[in-house]
Amino acid sequence: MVKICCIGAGYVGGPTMAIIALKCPSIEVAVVDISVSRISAWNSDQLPIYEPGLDEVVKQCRGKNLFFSTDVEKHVYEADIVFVSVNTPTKTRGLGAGKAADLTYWESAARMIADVSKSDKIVVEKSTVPVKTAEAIEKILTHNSKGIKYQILSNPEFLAEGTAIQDLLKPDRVLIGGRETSAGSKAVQTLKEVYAHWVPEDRILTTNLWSAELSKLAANAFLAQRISSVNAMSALCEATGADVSQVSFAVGKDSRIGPKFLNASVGFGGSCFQKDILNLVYICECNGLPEVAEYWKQVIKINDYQKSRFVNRIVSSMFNTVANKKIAILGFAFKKDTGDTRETPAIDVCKGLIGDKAQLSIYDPQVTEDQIERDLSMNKFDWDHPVHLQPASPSTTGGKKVQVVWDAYEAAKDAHGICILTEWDEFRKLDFQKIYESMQKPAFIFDGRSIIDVNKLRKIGFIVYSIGKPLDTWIKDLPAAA
Ligand SMILES: NC(=O)C1=CN([C@@H]2O[C@H](COP(=O)(O)OP(=O)(O)OC[C@H]3O[C@@H](n4cnc5c(N)ncnc54)[C@H](O)[C@@H]3O)[C@@H](O)[C@H]2O)C=CC1
Ligand SMILES: O=C(O)[C@H]1O[C@H](OP(=O)(O)OP(=O)(O)OC[C@H]2O[C@@H](n3ccc(=O)[nH]c3=O)[C@H](O)[C@@H]2O)[C@H](O)[C@@H](O)[C@@H]1O
Repeated sequence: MVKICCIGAGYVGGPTMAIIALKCPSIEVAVVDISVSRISAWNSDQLPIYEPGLDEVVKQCRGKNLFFSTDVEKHVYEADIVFVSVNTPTKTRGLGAGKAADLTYWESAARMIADVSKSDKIVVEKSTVPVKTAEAIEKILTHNSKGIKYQILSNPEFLAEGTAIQDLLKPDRVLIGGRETSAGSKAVQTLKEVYAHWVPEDRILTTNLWSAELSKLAANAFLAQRISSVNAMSALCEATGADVSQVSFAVGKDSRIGPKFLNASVGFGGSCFQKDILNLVYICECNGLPEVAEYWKQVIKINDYQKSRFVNRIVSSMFNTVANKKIAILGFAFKKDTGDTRETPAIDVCKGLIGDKAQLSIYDPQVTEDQIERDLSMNKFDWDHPVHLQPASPSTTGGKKVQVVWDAYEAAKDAHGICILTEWDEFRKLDFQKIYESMQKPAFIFDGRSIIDVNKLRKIGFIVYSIGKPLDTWIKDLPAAA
């Protein structure tokens, strides 16, 4: 029986391996992690991540050919194929701080593989890494090889959170990069056969190592660039009376552009877009390409601008101060159908409002109070962030200014304004008449996700701001602050 071990039981390692186990009953899959609490959760009824459809898949395979364990070394030792799916965050100190990928976790995984292996192995980069990482890994492994042969493959993951299971079951493509040698091609073929259990052959692309590594960074950069492009348009729409949803629809009808990923928003979040673009920027700079670096930096700058613009709209609409005003925050996760808050725009928006002394009442169906408090008190690294988006001092964050509640109506009760920061389906179905009646007047609503019916809410009596939509007369006459 072929044995696979995946180092890193996170958002990628867990779901990806669960699907391999589901689709390949003849393969034994072990997912290992240094985090005891994460592994215990994977072995319990309360999985460590919320992802629609994941529970069923894990329940079906766990204990049969899918195992979660903290015995990292044992499973690596036994495996034929070792996936490495550890985190690769942005470096916060030292050379390249604020941009370069921090490969500490990757390197320690590679050194551990070298230490414990007694048989030849295929080592697969699943984490998103800088181009040429495979070369560094190869060096670590071969310098400690004790005669063991390793083949390094790059097999980046393209799943999106919230739709991970569907993305894994029906991927647009699976990308496998390897060395262009006979041993390299053999390793590529071995991994291809794993995916071929359920992915049509024409969707399994094979390239050289560097193309696979760079394609992942490029794909995320292109996706994020679309959002920054439409968000830049949203500012112009507000200035001119155009409606950004109509503009996106019309633009997306061009088959060369396509309709997906053109929703204007308060900004993109998630653990990867910003981190991967910063990494790309750093690689460009290191390769003597400052103009290319500058081009990609703009994607992040517009994203920061969009969050900052949103905060300014709120403060300026509410008589230029939100001090001691209750503001309901609906949604804290970086997108719907996930409890993940990494780099969520909600952090920057909440910090901006707290910086202006607002009282926040936050509701998200999947994010815990602990997580929200941690996020709002953590010092995020501040790459080129506008001053007011930088972390507020610890005295202005913390418990007193923030209340976390378990109901949208409770959050909105007695509030002066509501901000919608995540597009949870349940927010579309709220009884806004009831909410309006429970709020202070004038009652404001700021929609950062374009999910509300602007005209209907204006009829109820709300003063409405929805990103990229024609402005309420109340707001139109105010100076555009951003
Ligand atoms: N989150 C996402 O949707 C996607 C993430 N990626 C990439 O996949 C990689 C992993 O991302 P996530 O799963 O979100 O990260 P994560 O933080 O959820 O999971 C990583 C796990 O690796 C474990 N780990 C770190 N060092 C270890 C070691 N030496 N031995 C054993 N376990 C170790 C950590 O304890 C953690 O549980 C990153 O490079 C990310 O850029 C790629 C596509 C999608
Ligand atoms: O490398 C990764 O981590 C992954 O990053 C993204 O996936 P993810 O971040 O999970 O979610 P997305 O659906 O891409 O959304 C990212 C952010 O962009 C925002 N977004 C998305 C689409 C859109 O039209 N407008 C918009 O503001 C979302 O609300 C969210 O905050 C990519 O879509 C995946 O292909 C990739 O594998």
